[in-house]
Amino acid sequence: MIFLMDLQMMLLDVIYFILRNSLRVILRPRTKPIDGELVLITGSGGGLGRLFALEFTKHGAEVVLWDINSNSNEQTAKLVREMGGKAYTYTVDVTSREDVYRNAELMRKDLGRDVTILVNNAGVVAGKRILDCPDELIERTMKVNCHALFWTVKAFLPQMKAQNHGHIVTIASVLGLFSTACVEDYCASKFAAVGFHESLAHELLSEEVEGVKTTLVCPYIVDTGMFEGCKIREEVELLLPPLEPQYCVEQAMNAILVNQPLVCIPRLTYLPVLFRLLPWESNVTAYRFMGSDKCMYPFIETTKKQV
Ligand SMILES: NC(=O)C1=CN([C@@H]2O[C@H](COP(=O)(O)OP(=O)(O)OC[C@H]3O[C@@H](n4cnc5c(N)ncnc54)[C@H](OP(=O)(O)O)[C@@H]3O)[C@@H](O)[C@H]2O)C=CC1
Ligand SMILES: CC1=C(/C=C/C(C)=C/C=C/C(C)=C/C=O)C(C)(C)CCC1
Repeated sequence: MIFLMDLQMMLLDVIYFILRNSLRVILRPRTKPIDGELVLITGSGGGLGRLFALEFTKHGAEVVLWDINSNSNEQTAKLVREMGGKAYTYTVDVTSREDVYRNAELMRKDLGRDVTILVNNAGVVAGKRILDCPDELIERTMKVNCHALFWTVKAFLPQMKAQNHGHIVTIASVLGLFSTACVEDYCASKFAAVGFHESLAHELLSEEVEGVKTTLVCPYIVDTGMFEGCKIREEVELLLPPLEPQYCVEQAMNAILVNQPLVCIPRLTYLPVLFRLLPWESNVTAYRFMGSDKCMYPFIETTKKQV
């Protein structure tokens, strides 16, 4: 009897959330204020990381900028300060546990407060076919895109839980939800990032840590140069052009500010996630039609030329 009542409640809840989320596309829910929050962004010297720093600053938050590249990171801090914002830079290799923990402590001592929003954004890709790819490059991708998430979350989640206040944001990729050829290192690391993030979100919910929110961001190709050359069939590209970095970050910010658990940018990329339920061969045929099977070939050629 109790089982049947639980089942009925669960089904009603499922329907309620489907309706609520569909309505949210039209009627945007109220955004949360983040002025005064301390936001840590990894990979803040890069294309999306820098724009995240500027967007958080616009909303009145202070930013802690972590990047392996001091020059580009200082450049981001300069832009934040020119806007009247507060930025604190640290040169950190997020693949090194020791570096992450040491800099987390250093930052606590310097600022006397804790990070309340963590944006795990640093990311790399080898840009080589698996058999041409040195082992070290494959390991680097796994360490930056996946292992680093464990170290940063372990460094900052305890205080968020203690305060019952915080937000963990993972910048994954649509290539963490479906795959394509010649980016084995990247897809493996981003599928792992998605798995990590979702498991963490479930853990917080099952422990009823209501105050610590999570947002998983899965963008399609963004024009930052990271995937220079990546190309699908021209006719399909008209429907699905590479994203402007600013648009991508604004969409991600909208999701973060309403505590949305997952966002695929653009929305059209939710479709291939559903298609994964179809037979593998159907997907292969659709990939061939859309030129998605070989979309990384020109990207790999571009990377070859850069070396
Ligand atoms: N661009 C795209 O098409 C898409 C990107 N994404 C994801 O978005 C995120 C940002 O990408 P994007 O801005 O385009 O990339 P960028 O290469 O422009 O920026 C990445 C930044 O991370 C830094 N970084 C690399 N390794 C480390 C490390 N070990 N420790 C600390 N920082 C490091 C880079 O430094 P350095 O320059 O010195 O290497 C760079 O400043 C990534 O996670 C990426 O996977 C998702 C979907 C699409
Ligand atoms: C595979 C595939 C597609 C192409 C996807 C591409 C080209 C994704 C590139 C993503 C990148 C570069 C992400 C970086 O993190 C389509 C056309 C959506 C159709 C469905 C299957």
